[in-house]
Amino acid sequence: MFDPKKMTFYKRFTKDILAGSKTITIRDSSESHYKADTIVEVRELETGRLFTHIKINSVQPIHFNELTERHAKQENMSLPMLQKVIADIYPNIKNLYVIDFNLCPTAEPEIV
Ligand SMILES: CC(=O)Nc1ccn([C@@H]2O[C@H](CO)[C@@H](O)[C@H]2O)c(=O)n1
Repeated sequence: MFDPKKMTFYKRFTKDILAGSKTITIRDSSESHYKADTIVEVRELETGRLFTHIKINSVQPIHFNELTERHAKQENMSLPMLQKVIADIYPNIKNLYVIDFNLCPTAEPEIV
């Protein structure tokens, strides 16, 4: 079941997220129910490893055809690359959500 305090990413994005070069993610409606100003635990999908926390800044609906270079930049990719990644993960889904986040390292259990 969807848990608004948890999110997973494919392992191949871990490095960009921790470097702060990936600051949005684009999800379908089933994963759109995150709330601004909440802190979310972030794990790798393949390994289950908890690798950071993020703070949700905003969740905004977007149509696949409205994706721009600006979104791609926030994903640390080119626009054609982003379109391909999304088409692979969400084939035939056009109504999506941009989830904007900040790294929130102070929430790490090692530090707190
Ligand atoms: C693991 C899981 O449950 N789902 C997803 C869904 C999406 N994404 C990434 O968000 C961006 C836009 O979709 C791209 O960078 C995607 O690769 C992800 O890492 N994991």
